[in-house]
Amino acid sequence: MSSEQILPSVGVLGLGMMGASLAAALTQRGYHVYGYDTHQASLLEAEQIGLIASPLSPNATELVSGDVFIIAIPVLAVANYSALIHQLLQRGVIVTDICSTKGYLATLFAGSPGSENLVLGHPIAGSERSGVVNANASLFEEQSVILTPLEDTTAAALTVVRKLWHQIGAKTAVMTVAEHDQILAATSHLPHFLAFSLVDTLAGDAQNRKIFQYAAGGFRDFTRIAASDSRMWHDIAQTNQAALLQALDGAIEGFSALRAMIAEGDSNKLMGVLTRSKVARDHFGAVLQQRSYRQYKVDSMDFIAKAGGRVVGDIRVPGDKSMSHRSIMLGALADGVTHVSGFLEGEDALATLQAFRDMGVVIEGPERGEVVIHGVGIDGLAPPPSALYVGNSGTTIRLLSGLLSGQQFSTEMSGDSSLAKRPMRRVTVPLAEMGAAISTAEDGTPPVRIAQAEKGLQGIHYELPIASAQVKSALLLAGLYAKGTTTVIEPAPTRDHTERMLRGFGYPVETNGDTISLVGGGRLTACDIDVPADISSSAFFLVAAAITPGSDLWLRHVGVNPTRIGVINILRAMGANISIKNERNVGGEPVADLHIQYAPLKGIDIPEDQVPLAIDEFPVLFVAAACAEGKTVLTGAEELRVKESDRIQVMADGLQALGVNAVATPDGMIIHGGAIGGGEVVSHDDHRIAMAFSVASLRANDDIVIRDCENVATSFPNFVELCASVGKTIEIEKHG
Ligand SMILES: O=C(O)C1=C[C@@H](OP(=O)(O)O)[C@@H](O)[C@H](O)C1
Ligand SMILES: C=C(OP(=O)(O)O)C(=O)O
Repeated sequence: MSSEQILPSVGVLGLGMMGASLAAALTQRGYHVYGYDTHQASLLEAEQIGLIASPLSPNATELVSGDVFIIAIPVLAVANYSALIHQLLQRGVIVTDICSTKGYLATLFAGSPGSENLVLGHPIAGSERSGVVNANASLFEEQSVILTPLEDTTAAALTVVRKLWHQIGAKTAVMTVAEHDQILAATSHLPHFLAFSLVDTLAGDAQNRKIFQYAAGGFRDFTRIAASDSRMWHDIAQTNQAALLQALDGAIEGFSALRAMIAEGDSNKLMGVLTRSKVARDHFGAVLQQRSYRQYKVDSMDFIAKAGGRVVGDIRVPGDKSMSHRSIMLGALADGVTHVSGFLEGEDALATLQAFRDMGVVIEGPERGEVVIHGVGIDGLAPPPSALYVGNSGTTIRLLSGLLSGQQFSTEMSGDSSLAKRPMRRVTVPLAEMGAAISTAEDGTPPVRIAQAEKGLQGIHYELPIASAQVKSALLLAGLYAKGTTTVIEPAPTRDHTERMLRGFGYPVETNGDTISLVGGGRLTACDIDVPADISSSAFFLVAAAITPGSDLWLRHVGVNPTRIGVINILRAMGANISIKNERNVGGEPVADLHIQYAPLKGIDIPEDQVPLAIDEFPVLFVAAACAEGKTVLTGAEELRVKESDRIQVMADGLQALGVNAVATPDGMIIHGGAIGGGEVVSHDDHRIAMAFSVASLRANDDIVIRDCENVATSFPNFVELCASVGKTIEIEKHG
């Protein structure tokens, strides 16, 4: 390389499809590329169509220190060139490769003179096609390349190879040779050999003509890779033998188990394999496609809530989050099969669902809100293979803290950065009193670790220091496993879905004023659950209609449990025109249609007894207050400071940024209604903050940009679409 500004020259050894594609991409980016291939026609063709600048001489004398030599031939053939490669390394040429196994090359060259210039690599890209004719200059764009530097590889050499890949649009990651070979054996080598074997077996069948004639899309998809380059795959099998054998043994074990399930007609076990693998494929499919998935959060998303709009229509918001969580938990512990409809397919409820799948429960769906849970019985959960990841969901981690305290195995639960800050002692302290072996991080936050309770759990009589349905529910769920009676006394009524649903599953729960108790040791019987629309999600639309002149909206099949209707009570006290129609009882829960028409709002002092009944609705109620005439005062709501964000501070900051007179107090807020301006606010990864400011834009005089809105999917996956359907526009801006 003659000067730092000038790109290094590159020599490519092997002009098969992969080498030729790489040569083409580098040539396009301005590299001077020399090529070499024993197959003269390929070399000529590559030169003629401009994939390479010229052929590389046998001793590669064109390449000088700092230039790059890329090995792109089947891995076992590399030994034929080892003299040349040793020479290049000693000359200071940086040598890299694109072979699929790394261990073999590492043994050939590690520790030899010049090996500090060796940067082994492997692009996770390819095609079943071969040869120069199939060269594709964009093959590596957006693809990952694994680099496996050796112990003595210099940082400078690594940087040169990294840059080279980045310049042709690929992303690089670094791992050890052993790690690479192990991972690739499972994710790449095994599926290829399964495809080779399947096609070979079927082709050898006497009926092969018919079989291939009627082979459908599934066969095509599964066997596409069986047409891959034979020499290359031969070499992979020889050079990654141990890891490949391990992967094959795992697969053979899986086949044998599956064979037994089919032979025995074990429908439950079979459904377990099918549902678990579907979920895993969907999950990893999202990762593979670089889409956002909570556990592997790659995309962040901003909302641009356009100023103005209106709210007219007739809609049903997604299912109640609290009930969706509980339907999975109790369905899993029940004897028999529970059918759930109206299930919320939001990230939080899905985290609960996944946790139970991880503990061996067979769960079909969700499919358009339908879930079928094959209950394992109160004592049928199995230890999960690893720590449970519960994302953003406080309800999951707290309720499961209780439920898992009663199991005969250890578990650990952790979540995202928001959940990692939330207080857990409120559940772990009383659970420890019941005998649970439960612990948290030093500051009382997740991860929560639970070991088997040595002497089992003992019922307690516990006065809740805070009004919290999550704490109450955690204790009741632990109480199912406790000796004797577990009694919880509430300082104020909180949502009672756990009690109602337990009764629906045939488990006696006694409620006497503020005192709730149950006796451990009973069993649950499967039942059908119809989850109504979530009043907490409806709240965004109730406020939207309440603050926008001309609006007229129906919200259908909403859960109107008296412990949840604080938002209706508060809005009505502010002057909102809300009617509750068609009240009915659905599986022990009151349900109704809500009709709301615009009416001017006035500020009020929010009665403290309404706080637990509207605990999740305050972000959007603050928006209602900002649009009301006069002053609204909230007190007694310090709990808001420990939700997905500090909802008092975050809302006060956001409202102030939009020009609203909002002052945070230790336990609430004072808001003077007035004009709302446009501007930028931050959701702090809190779904309800993001949606509340989206609603505020209906009355804003300019657009509101809301940062970090990806967590809206935790409770309300189709929020933006439903807004659009009633006349409120929100644009989405994604960031990688
Ligand atoms: O039990 C439940 O399903 C919930 C209880 C409430 O939490 P707290 O118990 O912490 O008040 C609520 O904020 C949360 O969204 C759901
Ligand atoms: C507080 C909430 O949920 P969780 O505690 O389950 O995270 C909420 O949905 O507003």
